[in-house]
Amino acid sequence: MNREIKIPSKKERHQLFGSVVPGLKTKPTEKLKMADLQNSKKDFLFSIDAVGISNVKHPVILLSDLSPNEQTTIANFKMTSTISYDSKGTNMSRFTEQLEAYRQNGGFVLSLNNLFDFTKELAERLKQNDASIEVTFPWFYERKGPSSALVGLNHSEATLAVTYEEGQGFTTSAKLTTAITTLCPCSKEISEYSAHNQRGYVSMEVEFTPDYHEQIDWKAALLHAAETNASAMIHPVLKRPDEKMVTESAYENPRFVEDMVRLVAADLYELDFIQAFTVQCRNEESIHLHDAIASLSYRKN
Ligand SMILES: Nc1nc2c(ncn2[C@@H]2O[C@H](COP(=O)(O)OP(=O)(O)OP(=O)(O)O)[C@@H](O)[C@H]2O)c(=O)[nH]1
Repeated sequence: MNREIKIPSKKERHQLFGSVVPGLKTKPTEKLKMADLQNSKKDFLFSIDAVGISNVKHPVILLSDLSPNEQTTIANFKMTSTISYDSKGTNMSRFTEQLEAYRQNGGFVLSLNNLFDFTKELAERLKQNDASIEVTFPWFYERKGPSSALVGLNHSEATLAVTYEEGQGFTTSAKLTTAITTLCPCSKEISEYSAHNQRGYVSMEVEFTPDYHEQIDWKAALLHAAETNASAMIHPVLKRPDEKMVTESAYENPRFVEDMVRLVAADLYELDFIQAFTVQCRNEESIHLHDAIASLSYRKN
């Protein structure tokens, strides 16, 4: 049986747990009279390549060629700028202030043009010559069972990164990591029956050509490159006829990690809006505790 308790008032409870009466306060409470340490100017020895905030979760609006064509997703923001050797610190509050300005102006639409505007305005707000932003988010899209056509939602992890430098303009990169099935060609070759297969993760990091425009959905193009080269695609809803097709597709299209990165690279090579790319594949091996990995990078002339 529980002990009967006489709960003291909230103030008494706080005192019981260590709260004390505020002491004499002598420091200014008005912003203009407060010390502004971060804006001190002195020789602080080194310039800093990147200072700012990371792991900022924020809702964003995402447009997509695949259904749903518009979605709200939760992005993870990293925002930085350089600071010179003669500045003590950055103005941390201005990063989230800038994010809030976009939220209040109809929501943060995660387009490249919007990121360009955001990054340039961020540099201006920070009174720096440059700013960088990296946004990582799950992108959701419908996927149909190959026979039943039953629909469910899949997702891949996407990242967009933009750097603005006064006088230089913008540099951009994008990354997509998507899950696939791979079936081991060696296992298929040597075994009387079956072959081990596993969930693999294909990551594609790309640099766009200068004339890239967002009429082409880069996410959908990269997803296509990864999935159409896999042993089989991953599906949220599968009935028996679907499962039979997916299983047989994997057996008909065996892939090593090396095969995956080379085949995906060939697709990215053919995409005119991509200037350079790195492809990685990581197979979570079902017959080992370790993963099998491969990666390659290529820059087009
Ligand atoms: N530069 C810097 N600031 C930090 C850090 N950690 C916390 N902060 C705090 O971030 C707070 C807000 O920074 P600021 O944006 O410079 O605040 P402010 O000077 O009132 O804002 P402005 O009016 O925009 O100049 C400061 O009170 C800092 O103490 C840090 O590692 N570096």
